[in-house]
Amino acid sequence: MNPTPILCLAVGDRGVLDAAAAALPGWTLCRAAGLAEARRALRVQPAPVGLLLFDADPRGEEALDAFLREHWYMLWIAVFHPPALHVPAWRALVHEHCWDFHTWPLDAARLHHTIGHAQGMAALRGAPSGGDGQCGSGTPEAADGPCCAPDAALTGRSAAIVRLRGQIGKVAGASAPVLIWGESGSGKELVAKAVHLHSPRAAGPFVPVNCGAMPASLIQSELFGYERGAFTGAAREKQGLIESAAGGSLFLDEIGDLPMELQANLLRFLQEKTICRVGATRSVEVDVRVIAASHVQLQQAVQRGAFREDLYYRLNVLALDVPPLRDRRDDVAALAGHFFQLYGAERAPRLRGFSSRAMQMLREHDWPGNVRELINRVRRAMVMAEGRLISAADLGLAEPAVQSDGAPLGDARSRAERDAIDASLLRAGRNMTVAARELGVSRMTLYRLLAKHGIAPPSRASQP
Ligand SMILES: Nc1ncnc2c1ncn2[C@@H]1O[C@H](COP(=O)(O)OP(=O)(O)OP(=O)(O)O)[C@@H](O)[C@H]1O
Repeated sequence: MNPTPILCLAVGDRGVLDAAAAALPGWTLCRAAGLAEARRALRVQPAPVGLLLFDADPRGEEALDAFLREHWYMLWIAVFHPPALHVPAWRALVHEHCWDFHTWPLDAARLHHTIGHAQGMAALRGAPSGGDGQCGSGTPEAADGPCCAPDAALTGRSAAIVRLRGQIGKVAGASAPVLIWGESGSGKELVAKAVHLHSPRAAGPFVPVNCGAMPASLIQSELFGYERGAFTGAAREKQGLIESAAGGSLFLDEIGDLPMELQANLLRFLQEKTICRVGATRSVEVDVRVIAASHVQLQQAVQRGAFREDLYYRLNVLALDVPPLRDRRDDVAALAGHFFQLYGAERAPRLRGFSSRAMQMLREHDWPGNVRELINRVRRAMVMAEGRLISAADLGLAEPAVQSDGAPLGDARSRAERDAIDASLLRAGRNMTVAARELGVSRMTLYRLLAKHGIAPPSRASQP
């Protein structure tokens, strides 16, 4: 018995399932009478290859088209009654989504051969053959199959990620604060979520707070809440973010940006497990685990006097380092495949994966913007690509053409400036604050430079 399951989906009357089973002894068949059953079956047991078994009068091509778009990573073999192949809608659907087709009555030997061939192809391109919850076994040319792991699953099998997963498992069980360090876009928030989801608090809330993005004047009342009448405009009492994380975890991102006076309040909370709302006379007990993250080494901030040493030691009980992407290049192919699948709905319809050259460039790139930069490049390429495979140029990673046009130095400078701005905005996910910081200019200057080069400023929606 071949253990890799084949999904058999009856399109119309379910009687076709028995006919297929009779023709395919020796294969593990997973039967689904209709799309809802097929979706359920694939969630439990992914399959690399599927049979679309059409009855004599198939209907519902739009729903089937949507289903096949969702499950584009599978290789589909259609089995038709010949007249259906004269219906333009079905012809188009088979042409768009199917790897091969057969007609009723089944030629068992031929179908057996086709399925074997399809499974071989699926194995080559790394489509899922079982629910091990891992992504990233694909070959360079193809995208990986779907990730069946929970929300905060870290894609990757490099030694660095395997080590990190082990550390997450250990710190999750403890109750002490966690301090996560890593470059911008490397996955600190994802790691924080993973700690929460593996902890006994998983059923409680996970409340993220970006200390760097919140105006200093608001942080106190946002974190600790306030009583009615505490200040002008406080018409009603308001629970703070710490209280709203009760029973769960509070994720303090960019903790290094927390103003000094609030560092003292946070320290008190960590020591006493109580908070006092702004304007309140009594403090209340709150059961929250703090997970903090920073892209700057806090120890240096302590030495500069910008971060309280006592708070640093309180937070730095369980430390996790998220390695930059350039130090785990083995993960790049798996991550690219994962995002290709995750954002599958945005892709051009005929797109099937990455060219070998594109994969090579992905592996060689230095990733200053880390995983976030990879996501941005893959998403952009998925929209812009015109062929069946994403090219290095679609990813914005083709080698720059040698400048032999004898352009004056001023033009060359201007072109270089524009390229640097474009690249930085791309890495920063069009976040002006992050891009300006990376380029070493103020936000105002960056806006001026955008105008100078005729680059459209990012929409407000993409700003924090
Ligand atoms: N190993 C991974 N597997 C899958 N997705 C990942 C992985 N690492 C990061 N990501 C994704 O990359 C994006 C950036 O990650 P995240 O926001 O966790 O980074 P960060 O270090 O917190 O960034 P910042 O410092 O800018 O706050 C997110 O969409 C996240 O889901």
